[in-house]
Amino acid sequence: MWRRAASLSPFISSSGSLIRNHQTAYNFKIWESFTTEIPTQVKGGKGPFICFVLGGPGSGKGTQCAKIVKNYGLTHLSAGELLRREIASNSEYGTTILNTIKEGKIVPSEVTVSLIQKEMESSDSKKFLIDGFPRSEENRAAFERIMGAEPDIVLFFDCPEEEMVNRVLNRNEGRVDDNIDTVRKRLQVFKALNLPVINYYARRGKLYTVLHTDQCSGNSR
Ligand SMILES: Nc1ncnc2c1ncn2[C@@H]1O[C@H](COP(=O)(O)OP(=O)(O)O)[C@@H](O)[C@H]1O
Ligand SMILES: O=c1ccn([C@@H]2O[C@H](COP(=O)(O)OP(=O)(O)O)[C@@H](O)[C@H]2O)c(=O)[nH]1
Ligand SMILES: [Mg+2]
Repeated sequence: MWRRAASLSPFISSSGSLIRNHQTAYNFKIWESFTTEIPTQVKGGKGPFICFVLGGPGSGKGTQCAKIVKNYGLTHLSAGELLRREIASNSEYGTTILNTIKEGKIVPSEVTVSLIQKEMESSDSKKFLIDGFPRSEENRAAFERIMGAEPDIVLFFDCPEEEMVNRVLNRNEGRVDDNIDTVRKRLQVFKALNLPVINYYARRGKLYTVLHTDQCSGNSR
């Protein structure tokens, strides 16, 4: 369960959550960014609005992205789904991607960025939720270099490790990486390589953290 904050109801709907901007706690301006007009105003008409969605395995990225799409109409691109689609299509990178995912490691940046780029460039959308990417500083730098763009905001689903493990092991989507050995490896990779990216965006004032219920103090507002 996520802690519910009344003013955020469209986003969280059936499960509560609490958003905290790392610079200004309880600053809910983020929601304005999801409305129809703001992204183009913010960007001055140049390039699409980009929101990266980060968090450990099972933290709820995909689940919450579906709600954001429903309520705010952004286009959801899950990097993991794009990679799994690539495996299923027997592409030249399929075997490498599959082995990397089984090991809980990170697929070479050029492969992932190229899949995201293809999706963005073939879409008419002006607002993208990029879920599960960038997973490393190297991923982040490759995206900036290849796409010539940075995210406008970054959401981070901060969830206790035990909860993430339980959720992944009960996900039942038949994924090759949803087993205890790979989940442990994914958590190590998350802490070693993804947390530095999250900290980078916190320093840039772009990070909005969604806390799990048990991490919230008594006052949820
Ligand atoms: N707030 C929540 N409380 C309990 N279970 C959840 C919650 N959010 C997601 N789940 C479940 O946890 C699992 C992992 O969620 P998912 O959205 O796929 O996470 P991620 O994309 O971060 O790996 C799914 O089975 C999902 O239904
Ligand atoms: O940008 C990405 C996104 C995903 N992955 C790989 O794909 C797996 C599954 O990613 P996904 O985001 O689907 O997992 P989730 O965190 O949602 O459980 C990861 O563990 C990585 O091995 C990757 O290498 N680069
Ligand atoms: Mg996911």
